[in-house]
Amino acid sequence: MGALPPTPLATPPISSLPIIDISPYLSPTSTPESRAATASAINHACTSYGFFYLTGHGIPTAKLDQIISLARAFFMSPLSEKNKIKRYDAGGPEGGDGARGYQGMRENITLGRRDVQEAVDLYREWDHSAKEPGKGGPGTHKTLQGPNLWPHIPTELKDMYEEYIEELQGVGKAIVHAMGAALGLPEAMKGADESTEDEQIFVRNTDRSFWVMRMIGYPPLETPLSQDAFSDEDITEFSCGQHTDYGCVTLLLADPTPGALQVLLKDNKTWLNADPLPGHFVVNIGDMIERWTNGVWKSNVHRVVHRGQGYRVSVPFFYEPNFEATVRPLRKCVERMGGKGEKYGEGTYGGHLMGKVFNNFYSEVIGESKGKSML
Ligand SMILES: O=C(O)CCC(=O)C(=O)O
Ligand SMILES: [Fe+2]
Repeated sequence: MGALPPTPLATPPISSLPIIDISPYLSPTSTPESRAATASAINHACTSYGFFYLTGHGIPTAKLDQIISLARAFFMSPLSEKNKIKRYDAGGPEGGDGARGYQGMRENITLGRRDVQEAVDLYREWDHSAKEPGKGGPGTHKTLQGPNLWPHIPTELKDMYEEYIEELQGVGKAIVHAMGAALGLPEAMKGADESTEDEQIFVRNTDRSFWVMRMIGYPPLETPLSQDAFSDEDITEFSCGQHTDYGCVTLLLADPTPGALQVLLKDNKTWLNADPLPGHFVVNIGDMIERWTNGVWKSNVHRVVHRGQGYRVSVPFFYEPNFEATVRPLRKCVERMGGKGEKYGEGTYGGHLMGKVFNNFYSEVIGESKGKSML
């Protein structure tokens, strides 16, 4: 007999990620008992996985399918069309802001590897009155301060997505409200501000959410499957390298392709497939929730390895804190961690995001000379 078999990818029954019904936090007439049940399920899911399926969000499945179809139609259009909304570096004469727009195949870098994907990023628009010219002078933009670059085709994409983003912000607000309750924070206090540690703290700090809407297209990976293909070491190419999300809550919509999104379990070695469930979102928490909860809830590591059939499309929506929100561990969570003190310092979401955006495009790539990696 040879060496021990490699760590298998878990292919558990789909029910292993919990399904959470958010409708009690969307309906003004829900009972306290139904809200308590949702909050308790969220606490359990966030303590054990940091991932769950979401139902009861009120967005019809037909509409979700259309959101995927529109993104797919954009990715299937000619490269010349996609490059009309190309992302350019901030401050340059092309008018880019370093973040918004279309990123071609392999332009994104995670952990020194080029992700085998193409994508479009849209963000909350920067307040007009707070815009400053970029380093190239008037007409150029600072990082993240440019306008969104919307696909021109399909023509109906922009209107559909704008409506969808409005709806998702309502769902995001309901989830972060339920999270405040799930942590056992006291009911909303009178005269509360951004730093008041009650059940609505995440709601107040996301009331101008600096959201991100990302459309992603993944061709199947071409590296052949070896005999030990399920061993991590044998994966040299990723559709999206392992990472955690940056902010509060990610609402992921994906086409039915199985076996692509994988979640790292608490044993730090087993990857669980988080296959899509029709009509549900796959939801996970991000770094800012981990910091607020002092690590009681973890922003879970995940990755995409698409070795299946066909061109996979996913559309994650990131419901994030306000850009200027200050995030520091909640006292209640520091206590829950057993008096070991604060595991995280204080910082703004905007500061965290800026560092991440920079890393996505300007990191060194393994095996490439430095000049080449500066796209
Ligand atoms: O495409 C997916 O399933 C997940 C993508 C993802 O994790 C991300 O964009 O942060
Ligand atoms: Fe992610």
